[in-house]
Amino acid sequence: MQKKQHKVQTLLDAIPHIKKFYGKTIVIKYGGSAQTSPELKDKFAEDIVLLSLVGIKPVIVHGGGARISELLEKLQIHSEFIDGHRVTSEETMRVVEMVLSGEINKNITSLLNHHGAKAIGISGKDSAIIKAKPKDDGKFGYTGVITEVNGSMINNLIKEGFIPVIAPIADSAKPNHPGFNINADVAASKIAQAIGAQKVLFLTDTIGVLDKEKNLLNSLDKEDVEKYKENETIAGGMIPKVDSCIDAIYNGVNKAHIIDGRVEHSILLELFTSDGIGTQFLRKDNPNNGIDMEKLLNEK
Ligand SMILES: Nc1ncnc2c1ncn2[C@@H]1O[C@H](COP(=O)(O)OP(=O)(O)O)[C@@H](O)[C@H]1O
Ligand SMILES: CC(=O)N[C@@H](CCC(=O)OP(=O)(O)O)C(=O)O
Repeated sequence: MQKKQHKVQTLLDAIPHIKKFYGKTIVIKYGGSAQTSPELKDKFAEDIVLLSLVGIKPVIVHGGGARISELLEKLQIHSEFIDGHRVTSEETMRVVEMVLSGEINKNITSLLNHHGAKAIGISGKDSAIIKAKPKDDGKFGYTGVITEVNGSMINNLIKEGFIPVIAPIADSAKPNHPGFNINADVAASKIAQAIGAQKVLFLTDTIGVLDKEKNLLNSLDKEDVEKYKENETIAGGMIPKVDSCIDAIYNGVNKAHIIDGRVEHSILLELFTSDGIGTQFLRKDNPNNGIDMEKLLNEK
């Protein structure tokens, strides 16, 4: 009986949060390191379907870096990262495309559909929704920087009731070009900006951003991120993630969050509870956020 009452209370507590996000678009970056056990994948799919059912519009942007690295190793193709971005040779690009646009995109799309969603899997090459050019004048090979995202095309899919599942591969304007490999965090942020999303959530394999003593940092803005990057508290794969969060909140997205994808129902815990989980990124100077700083920092 007590357990039932607890469940009802949980539901009642969630209602104001559900109302707040009703009709809003939320971009969810599903990182490779959060795509682990079949059970967790099922929970992820259940959460996405639930969001759709209560009138929230999810867009999935996925990664798959670990799977790419695994396959490259099997094929004995050397690959390296600079500040969390892979350097992509032509050979590597073929593997990246196969893994991201092929295996992972289709697996996530069919997983969602088997759970009752109307998901459609695409990459940035489809209808050239993501365009890019070489990063740092070609220093990273076929790794690109995004020059344009066709937000209205994605919004049209959403209007038709689809959940877009997007692989972070970009189109090049040149014919017979293999396209560009884009870090999935960067792609998620740029897509969130282009479609006018309310939020972008990054699911990963840590509880959030940690300080040197491994304590969770609850709330970060630009200056904090610069400081933690400079003293190397934030390193490796966390660099593109925090940079993408800052880019998002300074370009129209209300808030960005880094949360633990290994925790069951982490998306719901973040969206539908007052405290949330993980690290949130918000502009302390954002005029849209009102002037009650205390409320601002505690509210999602
Ligand atoms: N300050 C930090 N806090 C948390 N994780 C960090 C930090 N600095 C570096 N990392 C590393 O970043 C990793 C997450 O990035 P990454 O492996 O690229 O994940 P994803 O596949 O989800 O994009 C963590 O597992 C951790 O090893
Ligand atoms: C340029 C670049 O770094 N591209 C990434 C794309 C996949 C990705 O970002 O996957 P995760 O989110 O799982 O790390 C890569 O090749 O690994």
